[in-house]
Amino acid sequence: MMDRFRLTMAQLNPVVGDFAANLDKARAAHAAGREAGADLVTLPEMFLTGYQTVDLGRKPAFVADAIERVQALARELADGPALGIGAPFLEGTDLYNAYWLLDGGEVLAVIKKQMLPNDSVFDEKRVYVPAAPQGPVSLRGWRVGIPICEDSWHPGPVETLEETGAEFLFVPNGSPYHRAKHDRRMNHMVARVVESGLPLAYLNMVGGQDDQIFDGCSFALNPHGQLAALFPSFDEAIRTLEVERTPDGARIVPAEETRLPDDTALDYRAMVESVRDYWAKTGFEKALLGLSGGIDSALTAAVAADALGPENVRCVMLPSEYTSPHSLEDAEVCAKALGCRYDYVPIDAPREAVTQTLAPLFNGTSPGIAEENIQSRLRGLLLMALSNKYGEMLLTTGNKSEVAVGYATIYGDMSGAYNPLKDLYKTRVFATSAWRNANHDPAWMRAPAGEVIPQRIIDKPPSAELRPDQKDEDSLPPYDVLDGILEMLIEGERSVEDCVAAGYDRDIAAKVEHLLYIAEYKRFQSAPGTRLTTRAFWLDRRYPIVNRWRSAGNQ
Ligand SMILES: Nc1ncnc2c1ncn2[C@@H]1O[C@H](COP(=O)(O)OP(=O)(O)OC[C@H]2O[C@@H]([n+]3cccc(C(=O)O)c3)[C@H](O)[C@@H]2O)[C@@H](O)[C@H]1O
Ligand SMILES: Nc1ncnc2c1ncn2[C@@H]1O[C@H](COP(=O)(O)OP(=O)(O)OP(=O)(O)O)[C@@H](O)[C@H]1O
Ligand SMILES: NC(=O)CC[C@H](N)C(=O)O
Repeated sequence: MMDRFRLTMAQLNPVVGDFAANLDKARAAHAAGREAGADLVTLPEMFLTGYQTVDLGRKPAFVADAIERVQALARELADGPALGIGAPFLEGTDLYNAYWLLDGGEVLAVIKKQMLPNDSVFDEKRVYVPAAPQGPVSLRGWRVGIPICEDSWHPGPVETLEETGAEFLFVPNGSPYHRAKHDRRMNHMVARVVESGLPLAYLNMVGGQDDQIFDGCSFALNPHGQLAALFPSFDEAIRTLEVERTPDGARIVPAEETRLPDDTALDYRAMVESVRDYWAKTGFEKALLGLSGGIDSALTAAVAADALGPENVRCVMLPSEYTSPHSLEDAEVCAKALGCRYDYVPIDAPREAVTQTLAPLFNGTSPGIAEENIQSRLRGLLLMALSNKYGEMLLTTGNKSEVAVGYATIYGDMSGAYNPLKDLYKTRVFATSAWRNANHDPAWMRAPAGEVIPQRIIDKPPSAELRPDQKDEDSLPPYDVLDGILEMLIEGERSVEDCVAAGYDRDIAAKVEHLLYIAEYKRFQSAPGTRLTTRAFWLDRRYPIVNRWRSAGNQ
């Protein structure tokens, strides 16, 4: 019996529905594992199909195609290490989220997921059937316990594996990023190794899928919770771990550890990678955005230039009569510092044409929001014309504070394909911009280092510049107050009364709650964006559009 087991873990980036490309990555990982003398090469949860497939994963032809391909892969990989790959499994009409072990030209085992996550961004109970408890798999003289992702977040499945003789645990995951997620995973996994006394290797995927971004950060733990390996965040990596038998049981030989960046750095990277993958995986190379001289569009431009390369990002200033000279200067300096193309497209003439066209209908009314929003909608129209002409996908720029209270124009500045700032509160937009000016990693940032967001943009009071001397604070509470209340209402699901108890003004908190609820229709029609928190708009927080309930009582 061998006293050493070599486990190659492939932290890779699949594409949902691209079986051929995912299989090519699986073959390359298998070859790398063979080179490293591996006994088992592992890929993440549902790697063959990509993750999450949502309702696509329920389509019979999709399931049949995936199963045929994994069976063909088993026949193809007759030599070398065993291969573990996540793919669906069908038993009669019961569909499982499964992990296939292929060895010696055959399917050695199919492990089925028991605990189906059904909260936050997950709806797995809609798609899969939960499996019964299972024991470990015998592979190359070792007893390997394989709980699939959520299975390892609960004590039961690992307890069964330990009681039925597992020597170590390998956990394949599709675990999407949110702030502080690594600590959360670590807490669950440390609990499992302490309870079971077994070492554990945790493999996550990387890459963006719509709103979700998988951050990798795979790791290994020994029984008392000592870290034995930590893979990089967000980068693909294939590394081999050694498990050895000792008088005290199996242990993972300590291997390379990568330093984990701080929250601001991880959030920024999450936004960059989700833009990069959204573009690449939908077949686009180029992007454009309206660059106003304000901080939201400046940070969005930096994210896009880092993700796609500055040569692929067009920044367009579309001034109106209310655009200040410093906005014009700041936008140009920002675009130049990022190395992006800068276009100048005044909207006065089309605005005048629209005003004249509407004059007979608007006759006798006073100018207000309708007239102001025409500027925003003309910008959307002109930016989408450029998008159609040059195949550049439009970025939209609203931060989480604005998206929460509906401080944006529907079919205007809300036009766009993807919004990297959608889950980033305005107070964090300032901090993240300052962070980007002070930090640069050429390994994944394609725009230059240095002050790419002019300090004046960070320092000045935010303004939509839709009327003379407009400031965001004319309509909204100061952003530190607004964000504090929003975090309580959204992340904390607290009431106006709770906000008052925390020191906020009752009228302001009630107004913010009202704005949050009446803006649901805008969010329903808004672009997807990078998920950074556990309460991102769309899947984490699903509210009705028509809703008259207010926590402080209905008016
Ligand atoms: N429940 C509902 N379901 C479906 N649609 C609903 C609706 N309630 C209103 N609506 C529709 O929505 C319209 C009102 O929404 P909308 O047209 O967006 O207009 P509105 O929200 O009134 O105005 C946009 C606000 O965003 C601010 N802002 C901030 C930052 C940047 C920008 C910018 O544009 O650059 C704008 C701007 O100063 C203003 O306060 C109504 O006229 C109605 O058609
Ligand atoms: N003059 C402009 N030229 C180009 N785009 C504009 C202009 N004004 C507004 N926009 C677009 O509309 C978006 C919404 O404007 P908004 O004022 O909310 O954001 P911002 O100007 O980037 O930041 P801030 O709110 O801090 O001023 C901008 O991010 C930008 O994409
Ligand atoms: N794919 C899963 O089972 C993921 C659920 C798990 N709780 C996570 O987010 O890591």
